[in-house]
Amino acid sequence: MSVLEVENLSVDLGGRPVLRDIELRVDVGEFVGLIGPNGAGKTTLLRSILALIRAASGQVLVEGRTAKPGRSRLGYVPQRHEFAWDFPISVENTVMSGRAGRIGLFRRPGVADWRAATEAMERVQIADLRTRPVGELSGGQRQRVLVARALALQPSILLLDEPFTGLDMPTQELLNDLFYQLSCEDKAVLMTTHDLVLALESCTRLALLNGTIIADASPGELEDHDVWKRTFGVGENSPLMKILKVA
Ligand SMILES: Nc1ncnc2c1ncn2[C@@H]1O[C@H](COP(=O)(O)OP(=O)(O)OP(=O)(O)O)[C@@H](O)[C@H]1O
Repeated sequence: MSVLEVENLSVDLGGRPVLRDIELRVDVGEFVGLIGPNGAGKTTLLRSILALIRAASGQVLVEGRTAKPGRSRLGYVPQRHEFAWDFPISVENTVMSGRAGRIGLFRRPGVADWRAATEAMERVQIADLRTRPVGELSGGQRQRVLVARALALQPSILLLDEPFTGLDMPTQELLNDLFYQLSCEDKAVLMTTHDLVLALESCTRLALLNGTIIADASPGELEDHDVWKRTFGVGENSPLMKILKVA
């Protein structure tokens, strides 16, 4: 079943076309890597899926319905620098804020909300940090908080924007294993990353993006170097091609 359907989506920003005719479906059980160079439109696509950006044309369906900010079961992990870390709030309340759309305005979290938040913190191994102010955390701990905040919503699909940037190897492995496991648990994962080695190894499917989707297939099926060259605008001698030959 498709959790996410992006149909014929085009987006303009600042009067310029950024995305054109995007067609992308993500099914339950898939771990999809969204790959492309800087400025390709990866974040714009995630924000369009979240309905935070208005499309010029096309539509986004989540579980068969038009995506609505805060309403759809979309767990979003933004790039770490986009979050207001100096806001005086504890880890557990930050994680709980991921459920705000479900809890509703002016309501206090109930037992089920605290259970979901606690499970989310346990999955990324930050339960011991729950009372700490988020501003005191390291970069890797902050990344885990953002993942727990997205998981607290109990999403059907997780949207991850560069989740591995600046992380040490053990934290990368922990999160990468978790994302893979989530895709095996009736969820779907869509992740942007510049880590091609990791994406080639871990993702079940890769969508190559540069303004539009240039190729969309399993890593094993993306043997045609031309699609990679077109996506990244590089030649045969690029280090990127060496990674592909080894992989
Ligand atoms: N608010 C905005 N107004 C105008 N143009 C924008 C805006 N936000 C992004 N853009 C432009 O849209 C294009 C796509 O940006 P986006 O951040 O989606 O790329 P990206 O693939 O996520 O890049 P990176 O890998 O560097 O994070 C870029 O050319 C960027 O300058």
